[in-house]
Order: sequence, then C-alpha cells, then structure tokens
Amino acid sequence: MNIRTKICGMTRVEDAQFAAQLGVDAIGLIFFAGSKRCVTIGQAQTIVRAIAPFVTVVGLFVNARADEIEDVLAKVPLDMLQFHGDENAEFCRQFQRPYIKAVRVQNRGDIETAAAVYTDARALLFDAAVSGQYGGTGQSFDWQILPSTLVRPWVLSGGLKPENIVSAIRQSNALAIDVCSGVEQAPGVKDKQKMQDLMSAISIFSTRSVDSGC
Ligand SMILES: O=C(O)c1ccccc1N[C@@H]1O[C@H](COP(=O)(O)O)[C@@H](O)[C@H]1O
Repeated sequence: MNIRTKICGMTRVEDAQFAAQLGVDAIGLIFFAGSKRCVTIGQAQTIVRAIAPFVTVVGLFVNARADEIEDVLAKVPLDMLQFHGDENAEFCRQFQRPYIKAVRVQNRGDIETAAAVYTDARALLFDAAVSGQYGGTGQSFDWQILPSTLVRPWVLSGGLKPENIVSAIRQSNALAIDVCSGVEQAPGVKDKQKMQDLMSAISIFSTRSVDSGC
C-alpha cells in the first residue's frame, strides 16, 4: 500500500519543489481570498512552471463564481479542482476537470449524503467541521466515524501532521491524505523538516520495492 499524498496551500516555489522531491503525489494551490494561503494567478503560474511533470496540481476554491474559476483555468494548467465550500454537484462538474469535494464531517450521515450526491467526484475529502471556517484549520475529527467501506474514493484531511499521521491512517484506513497547516512554519510557508517528517512517517506503509534484481 502506498499512501497518496497531497500537500496543500503552496505559496512558494521552493516549498512546492521540495515537496515534489520528497515524492508527494499532488500539491494544492488555494484561490480563495479568505485564506492566508491564497495565491495570485501569477504566483500559481510560477509554481506550476517550476515543478516536475507528473505531480498533480490541484486548484482549491471556496464558493467561487464559475467565471472566476474559468478565468483561473484559462491561465493556470490545473489538473484537478478541489471544492471546499458549499458548491453543489452540478456546479462542481461543469469545468471538464476531475474534482474533489470537501465534506466537513460532523457525523456519519454527512459522509453518506455526500457519497450519494457527488456521484461523479474523483474523490470526497473528509475534513473537520469548524464553525465559521471552511478549512485549513489544523483541527482533526473523530477518524473512527469513517465507515469501514465506502463506495467512493476518499481523502483524509484535517489537522494531519507528522506526529499523528500514522495513527490517523491506521484508525481510518485512508489510502490518500491531504495536509496543509500541519507542515507549516507560518500560514503559507511550509517547513521542510515537517514535510520530510511527514513523508518519512508514511513510508512505513509503503510497499514500493527498490530491489534491483531481475
Ligand atoms: O488552507 C486553507 O487556508 C484553506 C482555506 C479554506 C478552505 C480549505 C483550506 N485548506 C484545506 O483544508 C484542509 C485541512 O487543512 P489542515 O491540514 O487542517 O490545515 C486541507 O484539505 C486543505 O487543503
């Protein structure tokens, strides 16, 4: 089992490049003015140009207008969209891009409802529910609330950090994680050591072999 990993809220080229070198599967760029990690189109273009191909670039939006998202898509080559607000399925599916829908989890019903509604989402992303905030809170939720089987691919998120990631994966059986504030030294400024510690911690789940034998 290899844990698919996204590190979100990149604002600096050096952080995105370092994450890519560590082997993350995806980086997230936040286009939401309410976030301390919000990037301009110019910043996003610079980051995307600087990272290696085959690292998925995810654009995160919160209740943006469709024309705002189209404008970003016309200028920044995003591979995937992440909707972290109150967007409905019809809205999410209009952009001809795979999308992730964030669900702020309070109870198991939230998960079941989202799975029934966002039927074409590439994945659901389960985050903590914090009153008045959409995400990036550093808060986790009760991982044991997650059902043992779920028909849709899903991503574990919310308050994940090097210190709790192994326990989070063990308790939730997550195959994919999204980490933002837990690997920062300040909002939008990633911490190299924390990113390294995170990737090192999840490497215990890796089944990738470096055996060069034929
Ligand atoms: O990070 C933000 O500023 C943010 C703002 C608004 C919506 C989502 C945001 N980030 C996403 O929130 C989750 C959890 O973040 P954290 O690890 O608890 O800090 C994650 O998916 C981020 O992509």
